[in-house]
Amino acid sequence: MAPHTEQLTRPAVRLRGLTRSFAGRTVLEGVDLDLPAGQFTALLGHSGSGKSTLLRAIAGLDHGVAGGGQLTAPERVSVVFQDSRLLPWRRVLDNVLLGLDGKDAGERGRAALAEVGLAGRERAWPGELSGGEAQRAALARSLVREPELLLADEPFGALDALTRIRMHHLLRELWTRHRPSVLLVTHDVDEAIVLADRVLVLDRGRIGLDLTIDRPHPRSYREPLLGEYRERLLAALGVTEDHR
Ligand SMILES: Nc1ncnc2c1ncn2[C@@H]1O[C@H](COP(=O)(O)OP(=O)(O)OP(=O)(O)O)[C@@H](O)[C@H]1O
Repeated sequence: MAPHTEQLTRPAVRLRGLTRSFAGRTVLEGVDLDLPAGQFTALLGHSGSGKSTLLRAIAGLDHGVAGGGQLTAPERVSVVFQDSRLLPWRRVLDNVLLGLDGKDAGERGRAALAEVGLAGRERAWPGELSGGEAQRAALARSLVREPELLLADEPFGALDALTRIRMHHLLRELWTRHRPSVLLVTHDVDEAIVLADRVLVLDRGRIGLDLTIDRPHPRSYREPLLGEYRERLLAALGVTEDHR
């Protein structure tokens, strides 16, 4: 489906004044964030900067933030994590269908598995899948729920470099076809630039940089024009020549 302009201007997520502390230490300090419907956004930040905390708050998984800000988010939200979180005692298709009902659920599950390249693996056990295949299954489990918002917390962080590149293509392809709003947490600057149309940098409890990546897709890591975005993001992350 082609994106409609009005779809892009209506925020899917609206967050105001989110503050989160753990044991007296403030991790997020009054974060404001709008994610337009259908936008692919990446969230970068150093380890411990609060990326997962922010994602969990948007997902409604953090009960400790109650009263700490205002959040509007869509009804159908799917989350993918670094590990697939497949239940080992259920076959792949049964994992994808977990909690779904309706007489066409099985068919939708199979279609989602085919879409991520796992046709024929429906009856496999999670333990029989490679790391990349398990993450494909996790994406299928998210997709089948037709999320308006897909939250992904370093979904490719545990994969080898070649698998990661293939997964990048897959995620972008799925996004193009289904157009959920995406918030992708990553600490990989290149992953953020190649995949996202907007990159946020979380720094000292706030969104320190909000950068639009105005380049056509598919993007390649080798594209020289992406270098200027990389420089700006590395500078926002405080990575200087001495660190490289
Ligand atoms: N449930 C919790 N209890 C106590 N401290 C927590 C909890 N969750 C997060 N923190 C702390 O909040 C800070 C931010 O953690 P968070 O996991 O959000 O960072 P992150 O940017 O996602 O890091 P990484 O890139 O390493 O995953 C860390 O210092 C962490 O120890």
